[in-house]
Parts: sequence; structure tokens; C-alpha cells
Amino acid sequence: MTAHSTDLKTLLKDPSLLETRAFVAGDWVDADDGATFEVRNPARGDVIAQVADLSRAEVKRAIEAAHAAMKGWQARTAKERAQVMRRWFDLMIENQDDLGKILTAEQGKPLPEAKGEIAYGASFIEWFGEEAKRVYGETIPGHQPDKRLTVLRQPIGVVGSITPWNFPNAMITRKCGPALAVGCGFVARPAAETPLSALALAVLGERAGLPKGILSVVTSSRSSEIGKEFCENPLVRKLTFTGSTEVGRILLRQAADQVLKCSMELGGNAPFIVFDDADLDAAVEGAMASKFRNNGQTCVCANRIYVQAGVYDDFARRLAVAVDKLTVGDGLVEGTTTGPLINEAAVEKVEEHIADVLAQGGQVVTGGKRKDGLFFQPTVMTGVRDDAKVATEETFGPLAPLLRFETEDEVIAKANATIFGLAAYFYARDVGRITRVQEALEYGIVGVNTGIISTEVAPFGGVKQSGLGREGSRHGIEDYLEMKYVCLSI
Ligand SMILES: NC(=O)C1=CN([C@@H]2O[C@H](COP(=O)(O)OP(=O)(O)OC[C@H]3O[C@@H](n4cnc5c(N)ncnc54)[C@H](O)[C@@H]3O)[C@@H](O)[C@H]2O)C=CC1
Ligand SMILES: O=C(O)[C@H](O)CS(=O)(=O)O
Repeated sequence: MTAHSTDLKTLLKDPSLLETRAFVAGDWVDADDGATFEVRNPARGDVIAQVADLSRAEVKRAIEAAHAAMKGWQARTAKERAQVMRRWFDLMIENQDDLGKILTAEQGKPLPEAKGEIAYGASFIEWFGEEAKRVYGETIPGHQPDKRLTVLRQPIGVVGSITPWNFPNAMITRKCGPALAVGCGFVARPAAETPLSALALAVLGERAGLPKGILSVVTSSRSSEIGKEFCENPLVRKLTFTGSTEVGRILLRQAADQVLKCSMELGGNAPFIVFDDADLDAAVEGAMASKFRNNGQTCVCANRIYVQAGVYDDFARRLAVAVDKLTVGDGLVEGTTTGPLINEAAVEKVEEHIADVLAQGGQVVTGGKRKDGLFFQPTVMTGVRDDAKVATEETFGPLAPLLRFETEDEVIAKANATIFGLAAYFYARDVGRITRVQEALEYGIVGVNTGIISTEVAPFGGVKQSGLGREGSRHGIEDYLEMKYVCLSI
């Protein structure tokens, strides 16, 4: 670990963005029992903050306050709510540099990438502020002469939100954007690894004019306890979760008791397919973007790279050259392209996947070893078998495993042979092949000749065991609305 500590406050233009109290019912509070948990900088290992460690009692108060605040918030017009959301967006962009530094300090991604996440996260606040003005109802021709039928679309109610550490800003705004824009109350429980970005978001939301109590950020190290409060509290009408499929299953089981409506953005195992008619330079560029963004810690990262036999060796060589240009280091240091992994378990997972490929006779082309602390060499491996752990489990780290294939039918079958179905990518130029492959891949998102697919204007989400529902786009607002059919007899 780097010796020097991270004195975050001195790095910020506005140190008041570095909040360590929880935001409950419109007040900044310590935990009732004064408990706190540590937040560490994964690049340096030092403690950068002690944050309020809430229990269910405080979360219950936050839920009740969100429920109470909805009446007044829903009484405002969609335009008035949109104006608050727009101010929130503007404040995020004005403070992008500070928000980026806070994010890099607690999550590790390089500052340019962190600032990119702030812009991406802010785009959901902007987008759904606008979308809220277009939540239309319906009139339906009556089934009897004296009947007038209408359909209303109303805010679902209080939303409980649980999010991961890998995108500590955008994963929250992708949820609270639509929820708050339509008039819901929102209680966010961020990952304990990265609470500071969520708290800074609330500081700006309060400044933008969100009414007292409509948004809470309940920081806690006791994730399962908070999850149970969300699932068991009768005032909660919606649970929205982003994280692993394993935890998604736990929450869905818990939510079943109240038949609680859930949105789930879960794990992935993205295939990245390079056909022999691909533009190899473009394919290398796409693989670099998809595989090594956030040091491989995204649910839509290329997890298995299939290369058609005729271009396998050439692609492997070109990819290794590009990977060797990456600069691993502290995300707050200029020039760093690749930060640390989030924790020791993440490092060990990458080591386990590499060892497994080697044990099966595969080779390391470049990288392959951990560096000091939580840093890891970006790695390319060849000779990877279809039954390797890296082909069936999500690595969530900087490992690019290359698997060889012969035919289109063979690679589609292999790409689809997983319980996951979030993102898939392929590079080809033949229009018939592009059409056939994009239709045959069983995924919620398909990148064709691109490795980056994320945008607020398109529906993000998975099929199979990668999730339920969609976030972003005009569809993303549906998860925070209920439909009411009114049958008027005249
Ligand atoms: N589909 C998507 O958009 C995304 C999926 N993921 C997936 O999540 C995993 C990596 O992120 P992690 O944060 O490690 O995932 P995780 O599933 O371990 O944790 C996600 C969040 O759930 C909380 N949590 C854990 N156990 C819980 C429980 N029993 N009850 C309530 N909350 C609980 C954690 O504290 C964290 O805030 C990977 O599998 C990745 O693919 C991560 C980000 C986005
Ligand atoms: O958590 C994630 O991995 C994000 O959903 C990926 S993205 O939205 O930034 O592509």
C-alpha cells in the first residue's frame, strides 16, 4: 500500500461534500448508539472516514419519513419536480471534480473514470426529471354504453434501494432518478465500502430542494439487517437491488413474504466474440474498454473472450500489446489507467481463476500476478478451456481469457450456455452474420462492434438469472409506477 494517507478534505474545493453522518428523514445524524464503520482507500489501505453505522431503528424512521413526505412531493406538478431534479443535475456537474475525488478515494477507479461516472450518474437525474413530465394515462373505449374507462399511472410508494460498491454514484441515481421524479419516497442503503459518494449525492440533493424526508441515505455495515427492514416494513412498496445474483436470490426470497415488487440488476458473465471477419483493431479497442473498465469490476465486463480460430493468434498478440500499455496505480495520481481491486477477496478470485486455467494447460501471455496491496497485473491468457472457472464464473477483475472457436453455431451455443444473461458483445462485418448473431444471443444487452453500451437513454438489464426489470430509458420509469384501472358508470 502507498505509505501516505488520503487527506480527502484537503483535496476538495468544497469539503462540506465529505459527509460522514447518515441522512435520515432530512437530518444529518449519527447512529443512535454512536456506532461507526471504517471506509478505506483501496489504493493506499488507509482509513479515509468513519461513517455512521445505522441499525434497523434508524432505517424504520427513514422509511416513515419518506412515506410522510410523499403527499407533499406528489402534490407538486411533474414540472416542479423536474426543476428540482434539474438543479440536482446541475449541482452534480458543477461539483464533478470533488465528487470524482471522493469516489476514487473510496472505490479506487482512476479519477477520469470516476468523473465519467459522475456525469453518467447525473444523466439519470436529468433524464428522469424530463421523463416524469411524460407519464401519460389512458382512456379505453367502454365495454358498455354507460361505462367510461381510464387508466391512471401513479407512484408506487416508498422505495428501498440496495447498491454495490463498483459504481457508488450511478447505481443509486439510476434508481432514485425515476423514483423521485414520479413522486416516490426513496431510502438508499449504499455498500459499506463506498458510502461517501451516496452521502455527497444527498448533500447536493438537499441543496437542490428535495423536500425534507423524501430521500434518506442509511449507511450501515449491517447489510442483511437493513435488507430485512426493507423487505418486512409494510410501508415499503418496492425493493430495487443491484449486486450479485446470489444476494438477489436472498432478497427475492425475503421479499416474497410481502409480495414486494422488486427490480433486480444482478451478475453477469459476458461473452465477447471476435469473428474472423472482424476489424481486429476495433475488436482489441472494444475488448480493452469492456474488459478493463473499472479494473474489470463491472457486471457488463467481457468475462470470456471467444476468438475464431483463423484470427486467434493475431488477436491474442494485439490484445497483449494493448494491455501492456495500461498503467496500474493510485487512481488519484495522474496517468493511472487501472486502479486497485476493491478488497483481498477480489484479488484472490482473480488468482484462483488464473491458477485454474494454468492447471488445465493454459498460458499467461502477459500479466498473471498480483502486485503490492490490492493491485493486480492486467492479464491475458490463451488456451482457455470451456470448462474453466473463468468461463463459468464472473471474475470481476482484470483477466482476459481467450477461448478458441471454429464456427458461428458453436460459439453461439457456448455464449448462451450460462445462467446469466446480462450483456454480450461481438465483432463482425458481414451483415447476415451480425443479424443472425444479435438475434441468437440470449442477453438483455448486446454490443455489436462496440465494447461500451452504457447510456441513460437505453434500457439496461438482464434476462435469465441476471435480473428483473430495466433501468434507464423511457422503460426505466415503469418500475416506479403502479397502473390503476378506473371503471366509471354514468
Ligand atoms: N447487474 C448489475 O447492474 C450489477 C451487478 N453487480 C454484481 O454484484 C457483484 C459485485 O458487487 P458486490 O457489491 O460484491 O455484490 P453483493 O451482491 O455482494 O453486494 C451488493 C450490495 O448488497 C449488499 N448485501 C450483501 N448481502 C446482503 C443481504 N443479505 N441483504 C441485503 N443486502 C446485502 C451489499 O452490502 C452491497 O451493498 C458481482 O456479481 C456483479 O456482477 C454489481 C454491480 C452492477
Ligand atoms: O454496476 C455495473 O456494473 C454497472 O451497471 C455497469 S454500467 O451501467 O456502468 O455499464
